[in-house]
Amino acid sequence: MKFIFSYLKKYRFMIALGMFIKLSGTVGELLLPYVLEHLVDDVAPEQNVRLVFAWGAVMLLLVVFVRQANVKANRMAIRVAKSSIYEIRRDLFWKSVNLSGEQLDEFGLPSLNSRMTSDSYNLQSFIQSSQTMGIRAPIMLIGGIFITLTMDVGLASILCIMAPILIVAVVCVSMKGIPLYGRVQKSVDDIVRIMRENITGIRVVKALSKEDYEMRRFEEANSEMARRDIKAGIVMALPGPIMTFMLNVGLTIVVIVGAYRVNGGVTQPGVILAFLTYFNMILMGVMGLNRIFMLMSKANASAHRIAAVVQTEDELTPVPAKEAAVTDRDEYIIFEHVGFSYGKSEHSGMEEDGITGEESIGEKKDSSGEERAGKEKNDASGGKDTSGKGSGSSRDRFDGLERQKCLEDIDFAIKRGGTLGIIGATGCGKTTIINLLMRFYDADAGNIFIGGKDVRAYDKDELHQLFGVVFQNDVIFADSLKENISFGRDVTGKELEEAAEDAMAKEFIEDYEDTYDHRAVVRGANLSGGQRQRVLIARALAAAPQILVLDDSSSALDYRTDAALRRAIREHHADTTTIIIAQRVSSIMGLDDIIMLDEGKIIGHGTHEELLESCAMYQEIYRTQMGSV
Ligand SMILES: Nc1ncnc2c1ncn2[C@@H]1O[C@H](COP(=O)(O)OP(=O)(O)OP(=O)(O)O)[C@@H](O)[C@H]1O
Repeated sequence: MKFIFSYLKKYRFMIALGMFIKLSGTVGELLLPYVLEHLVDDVAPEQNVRLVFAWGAVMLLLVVFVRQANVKANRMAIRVAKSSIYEIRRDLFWKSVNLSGEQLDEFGLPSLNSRMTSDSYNLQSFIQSSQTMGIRAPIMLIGGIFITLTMDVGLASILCIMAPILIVAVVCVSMKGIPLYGRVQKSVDDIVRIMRENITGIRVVKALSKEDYEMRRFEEANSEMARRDIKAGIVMALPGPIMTFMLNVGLTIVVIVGAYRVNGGVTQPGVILAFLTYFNMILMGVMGLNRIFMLMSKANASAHRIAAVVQTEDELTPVPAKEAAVTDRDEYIIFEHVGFSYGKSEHSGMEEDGITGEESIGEKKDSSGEERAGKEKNDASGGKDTSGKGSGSSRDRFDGLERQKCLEDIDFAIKRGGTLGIIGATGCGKTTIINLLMRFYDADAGNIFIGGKDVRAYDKDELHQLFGVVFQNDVIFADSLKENISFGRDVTGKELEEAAEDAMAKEFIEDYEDTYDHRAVVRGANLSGGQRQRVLIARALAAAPQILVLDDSSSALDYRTDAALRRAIREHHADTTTIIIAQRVSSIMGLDDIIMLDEGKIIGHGTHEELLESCAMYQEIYRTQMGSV
């Protein structure tokens, strides 16, 4: 709750004013039955029509005042709720895009998704209702009891006995419901994750006829969510019928006892009339409190989840100059005995989610093993091999067991304007080298330098501006090709066309009637794989980067286009330091330097010719792909 209040602080005057207006409206509402009672018992018997009209007018004014006050207060509450939730969402989004790879792995993308949507909605509902119902309900309850006590202590004692019973019942039930909503939110994460995987991977699901399998997977998550939701719903639905029952019992008692008292001349009929209305009001007050409790329990769970992200400390802030490593070497990019393994973060999202034990570990396994958000940062469709060795080993690490080293003693350097090829089997750590170079993660051992400066000493934006990158299955946005290539940067029309030309994209783009204004649909589904890759390469080249990284990004290009692309990069981007990760030897054999990776280690390093001499695995790949040595 502290987290929510920190966002509400700046609206405190508006909240105070809104609450005051609400309070006035509620007091006016409470006075209505009182005036009615006075009208029936005191004014009407005098048979003075003018007086009756005058009190009628008072009632009418009161009604109008109550209505206006409620509308005004509700509007103010909505404004506060919308503005504060806007800020919470903005901070959440900003923090999410600035999380380190390690932190992204911890939270998982589906969970960030639902924190952004359903969790912030829960907060909004609570902020809004607490300023309206949160005032109205207790005032109705306490004011109702107070006024009835002043009218007829005997009858009011019926309310006084029933109200505490009601409150205790409601509070007990609500307390039971609070933890249940944390679990419901966790289930929402799972549903979002499976939906997301299926929507992004719909083609592979169809191609492999895995609809039934995916349906079963979804059904499992869906029924788990339904089970938790029903459980929470059943618990939280109890107060309603209990209260209706109490209302009816209470009303009956008031009418019976009241009838005796009127007969005995102890009380007047107007009092009974007013009592029936107050009884309803008191009940509404209790119901309102119950609803506030429910919203509060949901908001509490959601606030924890959002705060866990927003208050996460920035991991990848620049290190002070005196802590940064130094080098006197003059190569542009230097990896010095670098070692790294994933999943070492001490921060745990589990506690914040309020989930412990077996279940949380299982869920954590899922989100780390299957989702691997750090990877998705680059690879939004999750197109990597997540089966087998990869996901299995990452699970071990996330369970806190011994972690498998992902990169070990990586040592190489590239001159400014030089070119490096990286080749190796799936999952051997090629992309991880880039993740470290761009400081999505910090290396566990060794140092990485760009331009003689420790990458950890760079400001994040300053560092990333050096790069033009295409990751595997990078995202094409639902926007024009022009926007997809320029990507919010200051790129002139000429630069745009040159980038498209070098990326071999110009030809097919200019075939469209609307050329660069042609719109790509979500994830570029109206482009072929090769066209998508060319647009992405054009995006990487458009800002004339100092370092160009192509991570398996020409795999969908035919050999001729791939060769033409490399020629264009060589001729038009001679000053750009280029790293090409590829599975095809032909994509890297012309580069200055090549490293052959195997299980996170460099097992061969040199030019194509040198590797053919010295590295058996490279020879074998070459032979398999090209047919001879
Ligand atoms: N975010 C992550 N969390 C945990 N483990 C990860 C993560 N990203 C990658 N890994 C694991 O680290 C290892 C190296 O992954 P990496 O993506 O660097 O391989 P790669 O050589 O680029 O593979 P590919 O050629 O398939 O793209 C794999 O075992 C992979 O499962």
